[in-house]
Amino acid sequence: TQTTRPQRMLAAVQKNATRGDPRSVVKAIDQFCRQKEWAMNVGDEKGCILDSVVTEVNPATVLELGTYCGYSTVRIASLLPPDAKLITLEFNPHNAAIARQVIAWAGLGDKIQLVEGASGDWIPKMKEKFGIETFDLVFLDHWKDRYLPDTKLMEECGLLRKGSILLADNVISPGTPDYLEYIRNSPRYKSQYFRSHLEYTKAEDGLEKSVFLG
Ligand SMILES: O=C(NCCc1nnc(-c2ccc3[nH]cnc3c2)[nH]1)c1cc(-c2ccc(F)cc2)cc(O)c1O
Ligand SMILES: [Mg+2]
Repeated sequence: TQTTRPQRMLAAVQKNATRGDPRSVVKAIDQFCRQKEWAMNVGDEKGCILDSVVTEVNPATVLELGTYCGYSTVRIASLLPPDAKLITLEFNPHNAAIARQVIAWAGLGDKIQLVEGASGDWIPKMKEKFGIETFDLVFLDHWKDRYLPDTKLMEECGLLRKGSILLADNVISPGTPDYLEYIRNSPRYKSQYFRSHLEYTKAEDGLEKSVFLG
């Protein structure tokens, strides 16, 4: 029976990456996507911008919306301080199953909580289910039409504090126009655009970094 692209990506990780070495997992996925099959990971170019934001924020609590196969999950978690917590939300059970194995291969299982389900259902439960007060960093990389409603939901649920950082992928390609319009015009955020390219291509894309002002 035919394998799926996430299954082929996992096979590439298990073949080419060293167990317990997150950077080799990231490298194996980037190689697979450049040489074999494109896939919607944040990728190596935008990944470097992600790395610099994570290092600068040095977050104790991180929420990632949109795990996919766990590429950015591993990339972020490999840079976190010892007791930091990363919660990542994936909607598609098959992708979640692959991501769990990628995360395990990287040896980062104890830093990462992968939750399966819809952001709209889980965001209101973050405090009670995971003992989270507020998130220091949120990486938005899920369905592009969910960025705005979920940002408003995080505000309403008191999950953002003065200084919380939102980092949004794909604000140009595929694009999140309603989110950009809101976040760039809201007096409650200070935003900055990091111009880059759609993963593994020459098309324009970028990351929007926004600080919640409270
Ligand atoms: O759709 C994307 N990413 C979303 C995956 C996801 N993984 N999990 C979710 C989730 C998680 C909880 C949710 N709760 C409610 N919806 C949810 C959706 N969404 C995506 C697409 C592209 C892309 C660009 C150009 C093209 F020609 C085709 C594709 C590039 C990217 O970098 C992406 O991130
Ligand atoms: Mg993305």
